Amino acid sequence: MPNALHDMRNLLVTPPEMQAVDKDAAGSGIDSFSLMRSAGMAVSAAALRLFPSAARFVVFCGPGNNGGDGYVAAAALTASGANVALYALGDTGKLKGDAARAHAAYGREAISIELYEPQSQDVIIDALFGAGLARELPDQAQEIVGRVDQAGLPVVAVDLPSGIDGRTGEIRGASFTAVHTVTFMAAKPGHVLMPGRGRCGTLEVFDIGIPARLVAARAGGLGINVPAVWRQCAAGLDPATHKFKRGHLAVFSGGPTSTGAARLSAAAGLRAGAGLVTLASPTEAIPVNAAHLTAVMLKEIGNAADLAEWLKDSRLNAFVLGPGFGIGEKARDFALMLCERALVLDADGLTSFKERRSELFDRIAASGGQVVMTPHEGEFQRLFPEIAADGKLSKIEKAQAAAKLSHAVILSKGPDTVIAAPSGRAVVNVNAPPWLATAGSGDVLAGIIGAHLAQGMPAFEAAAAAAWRHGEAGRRTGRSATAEMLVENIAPLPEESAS
Ligand SMILES: NC(=O)C1=CN([C@@H]2O[C@H](COP(=O)(O)OP(=O)(O)OC[C@H]3O[C@@H](n4cnc5c(N)ncnc54)[C@H](OP(=O)(O)O)[C@@H]3O)[C@@H](O)[C@H]2O)[C@@H](O)CC1
Ligand SMILES: [K+]
Repeated sequence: MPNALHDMRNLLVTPPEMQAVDKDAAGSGIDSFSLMRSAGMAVSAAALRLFPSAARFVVFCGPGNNGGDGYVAAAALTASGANVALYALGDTGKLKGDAARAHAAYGREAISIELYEPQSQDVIIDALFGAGLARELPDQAQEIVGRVDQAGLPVVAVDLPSGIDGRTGEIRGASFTAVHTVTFMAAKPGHVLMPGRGRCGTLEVFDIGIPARLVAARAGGLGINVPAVWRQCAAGLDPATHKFKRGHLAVFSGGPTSTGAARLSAAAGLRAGAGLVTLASPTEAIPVNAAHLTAVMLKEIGNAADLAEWLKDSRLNAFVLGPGFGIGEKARDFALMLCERALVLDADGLTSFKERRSELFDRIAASGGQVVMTPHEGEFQRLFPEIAADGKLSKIEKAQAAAKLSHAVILSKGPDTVIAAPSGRAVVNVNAPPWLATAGSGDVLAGIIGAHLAQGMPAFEAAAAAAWRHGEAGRRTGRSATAEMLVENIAPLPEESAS
């Protein structure tokens, strides 16, 4: 695992991993109640920072340690002079361990939660459920969520907005929508996967004092897609080097009425740093492609024999196949010929293998090339129907399963794009603005990945870096983004100092 994932800011830790970290911390002599105290104090500090003149803080406390954090926060808010009301879900007499201790230390009345009546100036501290949410939010809690939503009150969530599954980001029946979430030691998948991410508000990862090495020891290779994940691989990409050292990317065009997608990929590939980019076009589409190209070169490739001849040029080192290409045998034949180099298989290139996927997966396994597949949700369902249908798996776990099965790096698209390698390593991309979902956006992404592969980046890093640069291009372009504008706004790879 690269060092980047040892940086706590980039790690994602699942709730079961975090439970194991807790146990390890206790085993190493760290007082668990002191951790709870740090957690609760951090929540109180965040609430006061965000709402310094709140008329009333309303703390909802659940039956486990998330509730325990709530009791600590309520005590700290009270000590600061704030007006606090505390409502408990369930029988406080049944609280155990640290949560019981925090409740006792609070020492004031806990009102039964069904009695909560929203007041217009309330600020909610949600400490009902965190990492331990094991099933659907109980009805009583769902009803409170409804009341808070209807009243439009701001919510500060402890660890996770109650109702969000920390492993998957799914909503278990209902959930609060927070303006701010304070989590501890490391973010969880539920903070970055949709729909959870959309309900966390700003995310604060607070260090409650568990040694980083204990967290890193239990973390399973999941991270947030930050430049540190792939920067070492990008460092050798010197823009001043000879063109061929920056690689030669080939993008395959569809027929005369569907050439635009491949040209977008090619333009993005050039902009993203490939030394040379050639559009490989069927004979019928040569005139229309020729009329639209300047820096991108054009090569007539009508059939598999043409391609075999062209592939004798070993400097051609990366390929994009799929955007606008057409579905069918030709796509399959071409893809199977390209697996042993570096290939981005996208769009029609993926759908072409719907009924014949094992041919592709076996070839990838046997060839040892660098293959990145970039399915959106529908394409993922077509190629991996049994994985897509498994409701127990998170989007990260689905991408990991697909990568393992296909032997390729999977870039599973969406507002929470996941990049997973066959080894199980995975990152979630978090910098994409919503307007990035514009027509042709995926073609641009495929071209950027192709450029990275052409420059010699390994498939995982090539895909992760591309998702990040694509997100940045979206941010730079702004809300009116079109695919052409995205290409123009692909920025150079970040310098060493960026995090
Ligand atoms: N190192 C750290 O990160 C630290 C973490 N800390 C904090 O601990 C929190 C995790 O605590 P936790 O494990 O006690 O889980 P939590 O979310 O309170 O829920 C468990 C309780 O809820 C119950 N229950 C579950 N689902 C239910 C449902 N649908 N409906 C009804 N009941 C349900 C479950 O009962 P059971 O399933 O056993 O029947 C159990 O009683 C974490 O989020 C963070 O805030 C800090 O204190 C300091 C260190
Ligand atoms: K919570």
